[in-house]
Amino acid sequence: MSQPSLQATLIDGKAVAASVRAEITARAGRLFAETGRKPGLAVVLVGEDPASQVYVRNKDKAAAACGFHSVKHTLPADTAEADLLALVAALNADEAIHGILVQLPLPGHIDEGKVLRLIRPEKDVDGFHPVNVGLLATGDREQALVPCTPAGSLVLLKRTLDRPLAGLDAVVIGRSNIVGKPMAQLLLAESCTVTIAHSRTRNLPDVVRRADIVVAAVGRPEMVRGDWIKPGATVIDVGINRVPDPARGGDATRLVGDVAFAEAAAHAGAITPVPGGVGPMTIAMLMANTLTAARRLLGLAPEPDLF
Ligand SMILES: Nc1nc(=O)c2c([nH]1)NC[C@@H]1CN(c3ccc(C(=O)N[C@@H](CCC(=O)O)C(=O)O)cc3)C=[N+]21
Ligand SMILES: [Mg+2]
Repeated sequence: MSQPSLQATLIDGKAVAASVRAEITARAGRLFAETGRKPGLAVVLVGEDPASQVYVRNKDKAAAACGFHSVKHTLPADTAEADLLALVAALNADEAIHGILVQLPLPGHIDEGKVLRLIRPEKDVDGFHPVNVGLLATGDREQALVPCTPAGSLVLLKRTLDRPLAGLDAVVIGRSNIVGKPMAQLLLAESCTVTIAHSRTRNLPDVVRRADIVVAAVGRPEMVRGDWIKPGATVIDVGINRVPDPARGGDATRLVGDVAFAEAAAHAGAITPVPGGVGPMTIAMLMANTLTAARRLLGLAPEPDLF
């Protein structure tokens, strides 16, 4: 068999994210004109992990650029669980705050589930509260807040494929509560035939070879190889892995996804890059969820779906 010569279409997550943020900025402007209220987002970071600090700063910047009220709470790594719970309770009660995001992972001495379950579901812009997980699973997406990374991945898929997703074979690699499971639910709601693969899956390459849509969310650098990709498939790479870059020498690093990009691009019809793919969409969808939460909490009618 000859090598496919066509290179995949690059899915420009940065550009799509910018257009989503522009739409959210316009909607926030109309909300302010009509009610004098701004969507309010609170981001809570416990500890000093440098990567987490970068994401939290980016979220704060994006919120300000969208015309939101944005507050950032940075707590020391040894914060007592009770103090974090008290902060969440205060944010739950704060009328200026419509979205609460507690950056994960939390330090080991704090029970993550306990914190996530305390966030009011109506303010849970990560979509991690069991109420929102349940609403997504029962197909009540218009009442749920949907996790940002899967929601952003679906926007990219819908804008890339110019046909309905119904009936397509989708393989999600990874079964996390944050990405894999909600991604599978969203694809199922689009009537894809969904397979969730994971570390115990037998013959993963052959499972992936069946897929019209591949979503890689395992956190293992360049694990998905080019010859696993069915010719013409759409590949969404959720992985963000920092690896040494010996070519640049010293302590240099670079970001790679869970997909071996150059190899996969020789087979795929379309593929997201890392960086510049799913990452920027995660932040854009956080803004979308915060606006959605604000409108619901203020008793206003929903805006049309972004996707
Ligand atoms: N409660 C919670 N919610 C989250 O949504 C959450 C979290 N905790 N903990 C950490 C992860 C990670 N995350 C990213 C968001 C944006 C980029 C992003 O914008 N990445 C850029 C560049 C990143 C870079 O250069 O380092 C890109 O892919 O192009 C990446 C990662 C949200 N997370
Ligand atoms: Mg995962």
